[in-house]
Amino acid sequence: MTSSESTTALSDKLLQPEPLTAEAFAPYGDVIETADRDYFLINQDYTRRYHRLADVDTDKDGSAIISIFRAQVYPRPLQINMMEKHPLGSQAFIPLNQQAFLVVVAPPGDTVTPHDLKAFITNGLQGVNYHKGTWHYPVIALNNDDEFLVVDRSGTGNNCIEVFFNSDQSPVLQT
Ligand SMILES: NC(=O)N[C@@H](O)C(=O)O
Ligand code: NI
Repeated sequence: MTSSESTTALSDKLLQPEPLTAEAFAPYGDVIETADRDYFLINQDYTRRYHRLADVDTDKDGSAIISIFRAQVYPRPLQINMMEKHPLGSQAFIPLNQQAFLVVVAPPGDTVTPHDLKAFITNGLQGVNYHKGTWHYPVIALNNDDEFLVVDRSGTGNNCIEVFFNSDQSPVLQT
């Protein structure tokens, strides 16, 4: 394969993140943020409550748990060679260090192909809540030792299904 063919092949499979917005992310889940969101005052008006920004779905036989993920930056270039979904519950990632991170998703469904993928970059103040069954790549930090508060499901049943792509079909995430 000549360099131009390899470049062409590679350019066919570049995944370019777009800025995360609630509207664009709606098919996949919720954006957890305060910007332009409704709130009401509590605690003698000393506190704003940005109420129910997202729901936690634990399906049946499940309960919501809170964890902290400390993530390292994946080597570059990052090929999105797999996707996972949690068919029994939602999964939320809320940044603890106000740093941007990357999100790769595809709509819920029985399976996923590289053509279904969509990439987003957060603004550092946004979290995401993947709805039950939304395909996603595991958390993609842009800074080593970045930390995320994670709200997801603990319970019976297999709550993590993975699909792997052929290497020549796996897009390269642009960062
Ligand atoms: N495995 C795990 O708990 N994390 C993944 O689900 C992820 O989306 O990062
Ligand atoms: Ni996950």
